[in-house]
Amino acid sequence: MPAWWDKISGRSKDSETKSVNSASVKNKIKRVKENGNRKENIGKSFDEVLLQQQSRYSPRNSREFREVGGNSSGFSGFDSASSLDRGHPLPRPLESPNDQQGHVHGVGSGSGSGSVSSVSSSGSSDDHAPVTFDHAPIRGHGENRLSPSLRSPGRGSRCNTSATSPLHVRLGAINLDSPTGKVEDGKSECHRLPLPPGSPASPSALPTPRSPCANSLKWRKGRLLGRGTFGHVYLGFNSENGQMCAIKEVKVVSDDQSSKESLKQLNQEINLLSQLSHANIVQYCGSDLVQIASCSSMLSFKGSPYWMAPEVVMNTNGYSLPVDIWSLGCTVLEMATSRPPWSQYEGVAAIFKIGNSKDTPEIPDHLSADAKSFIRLCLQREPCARPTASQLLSHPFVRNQTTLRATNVNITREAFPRAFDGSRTPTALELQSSRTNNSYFDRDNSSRLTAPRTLLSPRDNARTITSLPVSPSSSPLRHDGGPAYRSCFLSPPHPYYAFAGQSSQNYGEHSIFPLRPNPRSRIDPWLEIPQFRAQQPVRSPTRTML
Ligand SMILES: Nc1ncnc2c1ncn2[C@@H]1O[C@H](COP(=O)(O)OP(=O)(O)OP(=O)(O)O)[C@@H](O)[C@H]1O
Repeated sequence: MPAWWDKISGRSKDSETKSVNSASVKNKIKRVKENGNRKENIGKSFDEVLLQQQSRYSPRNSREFREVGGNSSGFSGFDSASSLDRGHPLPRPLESPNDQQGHVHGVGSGSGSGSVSSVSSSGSSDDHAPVTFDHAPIRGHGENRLSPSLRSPGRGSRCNTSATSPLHVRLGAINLDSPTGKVEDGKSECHRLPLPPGSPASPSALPTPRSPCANSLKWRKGRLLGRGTFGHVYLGFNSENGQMCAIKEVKVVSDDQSSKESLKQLNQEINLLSQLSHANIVQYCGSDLVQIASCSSMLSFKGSPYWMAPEVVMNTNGYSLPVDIWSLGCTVLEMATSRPPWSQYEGVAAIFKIGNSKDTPEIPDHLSADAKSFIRLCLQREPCARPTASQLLSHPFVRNQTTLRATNVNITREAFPRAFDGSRTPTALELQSSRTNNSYFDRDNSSRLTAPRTLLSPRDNARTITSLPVSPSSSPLRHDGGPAYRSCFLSPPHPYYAFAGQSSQNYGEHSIFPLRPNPRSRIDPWLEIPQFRAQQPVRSPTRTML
């Protein structure tokens, strides 16, 4: 059975009665009553509604409802035929980088029941990411079939599909005697499900992206019903009308090959299901794709204070990827100064400063114009003003690093003179090994300083070496000569020492400040003016998760 295929297919006697007597007064009265019940549900919690429904309906219906969790039955206690919304086929994953972490939700509904299966796709690892659902109208079933001539203008572009798509009912029973297909109150309408994406008859294969917020407010994800190959199926609850459904959520990443394959198969199944209408087949309602990287906002207040973006602290409208750009700016600044921004403030004071002031972190003058520009771009209070990661990759501060790699090899040779055999640079493994043996810093045991003679290609060397300057713990201000300095896992020394012609033997001595400028330091992208000022060692702020 395909993954998109819903499991609920049973109909209660009530639903069968409605199908046979769709135009009867009795049926209309029942629908009005059930709609009234849904209104009662509005504003109630999910569990409250479940309890209410289970106690209200007959023992048979209550049992059937509970069996939904047992993967075998339908939502007989709920009349899906009065579903208010409509669905649409699963859209294609968007290609923009911002869409790489989106959710795709497909929603289906069981005929004669409140079952909805949904598909979602996402690159997010967060199973509780905001979920949006586009709930399709429930298709008429049994004798209550629609005339092909019945149409409604629909709501929005996705609804404007050709006449070849299946027809569905909105708001209650269809009056088959009416040429318009509308019920007497004039509020109900029928419309067609949109065609699958890519269909030649569909004028708009890709639906207009929508804000997930409205839908996610309407649809609430309930407990997990089961897991399939492609995704998880949850109980769904429409907080506006009280309707229950089954929602399948599938996560995909747009640039992931297996996700693309999953999405392709899901679209095929959606295509098939959207054309099926049978009393024993759970009805597909629709699907939705949800934009996580670009649209969703996180609301949790988590982070390490000094690196937290203002919007995380303020946390009014949520936040998204730009918070990482802010943190990157903080980290780069920390690499240059050995301290993150606002480190002069204690935790809560720093958070207050970040969130409530209009200040931006101070950027030292001695940094190069490129470095200053890079940091300034990252540390803009307005999230939208910050560049994306890919834009930053084109920044001269990053681009110029590439040309410096070869030079860095030489710099590192000077920084690690005792670990070199004269012809090559040490590997990361060698460096760690020598540190693990505590021999690299052991001035009294020079016989243990010889590194293994495993040769690396120049490219490997460059990759290894260029990673060295980024370690914050290699900062001169962090080497206090104490026991921690001699621990096994310290980062390699900062190349600034090499600029000043210092050897590793001097690392533990603060007397090396101020460092003597070295002409070679001009090539460093960090520094505009190769001047070093003596600084007092400071205690580095601790990164604490709130
Ligand atoms: N409409 C539904 N009502 C109640 N439970 C459902 C419904 N649809 C699916 N489930 C539950 O969710 C589970 C997963 O369903 P899904 O359709 O994703 O996968 P599957 O068809 O069981 O397996 P596969 O994806 O490998 O074909 C089912 O086994 C079932 O337990």
